[in-house]
Amino acid sequence: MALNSYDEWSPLKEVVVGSAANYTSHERELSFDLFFHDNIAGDNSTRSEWYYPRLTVGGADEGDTGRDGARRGRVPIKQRYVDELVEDLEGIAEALTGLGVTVLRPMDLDPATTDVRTPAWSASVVPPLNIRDNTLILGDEIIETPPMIRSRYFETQFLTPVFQRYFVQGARWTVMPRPLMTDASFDLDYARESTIGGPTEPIGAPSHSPYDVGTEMMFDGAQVLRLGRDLVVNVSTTHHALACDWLERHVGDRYRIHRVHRLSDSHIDSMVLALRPGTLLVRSEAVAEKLPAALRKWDRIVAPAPESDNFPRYEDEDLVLTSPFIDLNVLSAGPDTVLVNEACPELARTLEKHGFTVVPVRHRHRRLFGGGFHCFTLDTVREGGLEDYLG
Ligand SMILES: N[C@@H](Cc1ccc(O)cc1)C(=O)O
Ligand SMILES: NC(=[NH2+])NCCC[C@H](N)C(=O)O
Repeated sequence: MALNSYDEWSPLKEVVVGSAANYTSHERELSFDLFFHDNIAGDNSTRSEWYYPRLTVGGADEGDTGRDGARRGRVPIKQRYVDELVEDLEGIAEALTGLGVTVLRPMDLDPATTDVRTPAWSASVVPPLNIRDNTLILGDEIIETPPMIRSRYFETQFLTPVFQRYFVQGARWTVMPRPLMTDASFDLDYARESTIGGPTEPIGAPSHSPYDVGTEMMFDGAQVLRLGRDLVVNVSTTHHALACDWLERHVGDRYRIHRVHRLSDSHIDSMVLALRPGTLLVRSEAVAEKLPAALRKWDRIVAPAPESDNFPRYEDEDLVLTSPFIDLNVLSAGPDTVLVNEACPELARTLEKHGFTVVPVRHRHRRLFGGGFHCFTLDTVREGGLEDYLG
């Protein structure tokens, strides 16, 4: 089928489901620490100290601490969690197939590949799991976005067979400018403004590189909420602002872009999701204040507050990457059908009360691997078109 994905809810025909094969570790280095640093976690009702276990015990086994006292090096991930994640991903793919959706997969990470390397740096590689992040599908166009984490620099290459196929069938295929991504490329002030903690405080001191060019464009597809011809784009840093300028120049004649200022640190999809025209799923009522006026008129379903016992218990050395709100990161298979984590019966009941059919799917380690069903998928073919839902 030809690439056609303009919104988050219309009947889903084809989807890519991420791969976790050969996930072994996270590398603690400047770009990783900055990305997972949490400044904004919603309003007072959703901010909480129990988000992330404090890093009393560091998991890093190499390099240990940098000169700034920040942890450095590879934090191993237990094989059991990776195996369970691979199993859950199969379950997600099967659930989607069962709904009549064609499921595509990226290439797996080859275990012999250990690092990514550019002229300026190298970092350990991670598999193409949260594939929502590094690609933005806008209608008939694939846009590979400029990564914020070094380990993920070439992640979209695992999707090349998928993208090539859509290209042959007529899709546009664009790669946004790639950052040199030295330490000097990052806006460190953002992380130093404030923090509610997060898995990675404190942020390291930057090193000098012959490739320093100053602040660069960095941005993830997951910062965009797609509503037909309207795009809501979360902009929190100078990196995002540059990328949004690029997006406006590139697609501004086809789409209306609404910038929202610091709705979240980066990704928008654990703050607000569009479930059907006229209905949003939000983390809290306060989200509405930041939304464009036309979208504030839509109904809002506030996700029930997560309880800590929804999650597996982890050890101090297991790095927890997401907030407990990650389960509101659902995937719509259609305007009335939603994939919901089976660990969240309260969310399922809330959605059912609003007339949705809920498909419960198992996904245990979303907090360790940074994503729910929306993050792990890339919806490439849906029925909807370039429509005006806000008019
Ligand atoms: N603070 C970020 C951290 C994060 C981003 C992406 C992830 O996959 C996981 C965590 C969030 O709110 O978006
Ligand atoms: N597309 C994604 N990877 N989204 C993940 C967002 C997770 C968000 N930081 C949270 O903790 O809730």
